[in-house]
Amino acid sequence: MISVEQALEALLALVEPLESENVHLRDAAQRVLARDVAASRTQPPFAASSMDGYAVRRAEVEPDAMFKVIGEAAAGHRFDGSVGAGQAVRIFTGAPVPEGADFVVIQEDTTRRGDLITLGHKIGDKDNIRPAGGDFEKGQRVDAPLRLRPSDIALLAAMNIAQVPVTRKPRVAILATGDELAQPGEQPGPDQIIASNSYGLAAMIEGIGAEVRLLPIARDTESSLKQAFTLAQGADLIVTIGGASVGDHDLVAPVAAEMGLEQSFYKVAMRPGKPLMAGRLGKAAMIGLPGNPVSAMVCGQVFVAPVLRKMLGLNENQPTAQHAPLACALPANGPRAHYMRARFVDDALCPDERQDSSLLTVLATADALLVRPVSDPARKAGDIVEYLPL
Ligand SMILES: Nc1nc2c(c(=O)[nH]1)N[C@H]1C(S)=C(S)[C@@H](COP(=O)(O)OP(=O)(O)OC[C@H]3O[C@@H](n4cnc5c(N)ncnc54)[C@H](O)[C@@H]3O)O[C@H]1N2
Ligand code: MOO
Repeated sequence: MISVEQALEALLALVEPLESENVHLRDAAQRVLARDVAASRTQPPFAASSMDGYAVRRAEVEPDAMFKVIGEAAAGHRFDGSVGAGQAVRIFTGAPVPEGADFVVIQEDTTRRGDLITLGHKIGDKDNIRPAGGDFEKGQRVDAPLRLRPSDIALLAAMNIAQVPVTRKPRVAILATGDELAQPGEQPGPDQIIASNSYGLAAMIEGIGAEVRLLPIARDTESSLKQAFTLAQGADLIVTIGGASVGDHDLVAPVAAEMGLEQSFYKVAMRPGKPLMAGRLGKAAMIGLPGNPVSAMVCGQVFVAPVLRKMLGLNENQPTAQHAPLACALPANGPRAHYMRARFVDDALCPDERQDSSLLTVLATADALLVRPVSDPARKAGDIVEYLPL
């Protein structure tokens, strides 16, 4: 059995970053910027007023000074003339500051009678002008790779980048296997359960930014599995669920081998998730997840997610471990890394007493996977441990 780290390395070696495509800004949220882009304009493109008021010459600003209002500048409509001595231009937020003016007195500090304004007594030093290029200059770059958040989308829009180069979404086919599985919403037979893993994994995988094709459930026969694998054609990554262990009905490995799987590894020293399998099947990478629901979801987070992040061109494709104190003592760990479902009690992590890999209620109410390395010695409350947030 190989270690989690070796498995992750072998998995990452199976895939490369995908090519890029251009999408409209409206479709770019949460996509990964594939190459650096440069602002195609300066923002603001002109010195702009940040307040509603009067544009004047700073040198003339003093208590009780009077100015003649000679025109108006509004957002989108500049004043074409120039502001001379004793003159003011009525100005609104976002309007270009007219030539000659270098100060905006806010309207609350003025009194207006006809064309004349008189300043009040307490005019501060603040000029209320946003300089041209104060936000960004033409040519300023946004560096790739970058997962585009709403604030990035706003910035790209302001830079007038309407078409955004993003990494193509990985196409992932999810293939659940087992005679015992029925789809959510169906009436399961007496010996059946609902296929939960495919739905949890699809949500996880789509959340990372891939496109998911949920294949029909393959039954525990070679022909059904082969047919399902055929339906996975065109996928960049095939994720199978179940049928990975050593039972008579665990057919994923032999059928995949028959279909040309170049196996990279089988079995990882971890709990849950031991019977993990990976390799290349034609043009696709394949990850065979164990069927137990918690095992499938934990392996999704520990292995599938980093693989997808690499395909998306992201640099930080390893899971980022965090640290917290333990809330209780733990016995020494054995020869497999243990990803324990745990909850925060105040700021300390407390693993659930029930760690069976079938318990979705425990996973769903957990805050973190507490990671116990291979042969980790016994720990006492307060010891600092590693965890992956859920
Ligand atoms: N003799 C041994 N038996 C088992 C071993 C072993 O080493 N020796 N390993 C155990 C471990 S650990 C795991 S994990 C499971 C993995 O088995 P498979 O990957 O072959 O999964 P299945 O047998 O198909 O299913 C296991 C369990 O999960 C349920 N399941 C399967 N698919 C789904 C799904 N899509 N949604 C919800 N639940 C699913 C299935 O009904 C089973 O209850 O093997 C142990 N056995
Ligand atoms: O590895 Mo199994 O995933 O322990 O239940």
